[in-house]
Amino acid sequence: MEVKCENTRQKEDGGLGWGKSIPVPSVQEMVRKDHHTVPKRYIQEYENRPLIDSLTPISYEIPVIDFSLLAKRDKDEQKKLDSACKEWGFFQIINHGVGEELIERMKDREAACFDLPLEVKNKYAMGENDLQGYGQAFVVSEEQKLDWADLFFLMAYPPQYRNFKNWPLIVPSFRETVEEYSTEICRVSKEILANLSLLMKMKEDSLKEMHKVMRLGMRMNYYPLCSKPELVLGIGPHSDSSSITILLQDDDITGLQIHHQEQWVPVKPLPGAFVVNVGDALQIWSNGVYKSVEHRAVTNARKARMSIAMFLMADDDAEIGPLDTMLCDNGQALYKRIKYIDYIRRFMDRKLEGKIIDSLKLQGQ
Ligand SMILES: O=C(O)CCC(=O)C(=O)O
Ligand SMILES: [Fe+2]
Repeated sequence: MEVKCENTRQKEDGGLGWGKSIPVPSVQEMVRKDHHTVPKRYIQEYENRPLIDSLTPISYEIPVIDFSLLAKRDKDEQKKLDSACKEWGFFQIINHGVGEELIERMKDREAACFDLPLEVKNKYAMGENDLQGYGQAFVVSEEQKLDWADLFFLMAYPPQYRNFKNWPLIVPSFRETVEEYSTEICRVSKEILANLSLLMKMKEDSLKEMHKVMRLGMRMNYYPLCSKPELVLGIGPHSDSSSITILLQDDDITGLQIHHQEQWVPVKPLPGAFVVNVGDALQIWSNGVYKSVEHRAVTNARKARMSIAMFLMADDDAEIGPLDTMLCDNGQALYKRIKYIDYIRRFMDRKLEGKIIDSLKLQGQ
């Protein structure tokens, strides 16, 4: 049975100019009406299906970093950060100072956004040529496989970048909560950038210089339960186009998996912690030393899962290219240089799949 639940689009946009995505049905609505059927467009090709029941060795756990020690520039903790970015591209941070109450409030407001009736959510749908608002991203053809998820993408920081036209302001205190939350994520991000700059043998504020406005794109993900989780993906394998991403996930459901040593390793939530990952821009600046690792999200048959990804993005005109301090011993750069805005456009205008960063590798690498 085909259930029709199209996201209607707003006509005017005044958008980011990053690209667009073909409108698709709301999965949440589809599942609300019929939670047994998994339409063909969502069924992954055999080789991409998640093997839900195949156990990955439990010994694989991503590193945990104590943020309060990084804030004191603790050398041992910096070393842990360095190897986490080299070997995993992912780590969790604890003692980050973001209040538990604020985190719970943010999760609760996210849930309230997705709880709105479809016709209300559609008032905030992505514009025809824009990626801000309610809908789905990276859908470029009617044939491609779709993610088992709905999302809101909003520019959350700095304040002048907020385009309230696409914000579900009907949700009480949503705006205030995002304002508070994004200010905190900005603080945490600055501290991580400072530590990374030192590790990359630069001045503490060197990476910050590429982020004059500390732009944060916020993607709220909603993965409805799925009666056949072994056939679908909540979000397909991809790396992030950000400098770093700070992810908040549900405490009680494992969904995120990262590609590590040829396996998909689940990231077990650590209550109160954030998952941080290296994005493509940092991989390029570090000349490939820090890894922007592919990750994906799987679904389950019991419960919907939510997450909030905050993407720290370089300034549009920032140069993304290997930094002088990170060149190979023979002075070699492994990637071409590109302006960040050109990278983002290249990234957004395609199916989210694998690592677009590879297209910037210099010949012979
Ligand atoms: O929901 C997750 O765990 C992953 C989300 C993600 O990778 C993204 O939004 O880029
Ligand atoms: Fe991601």
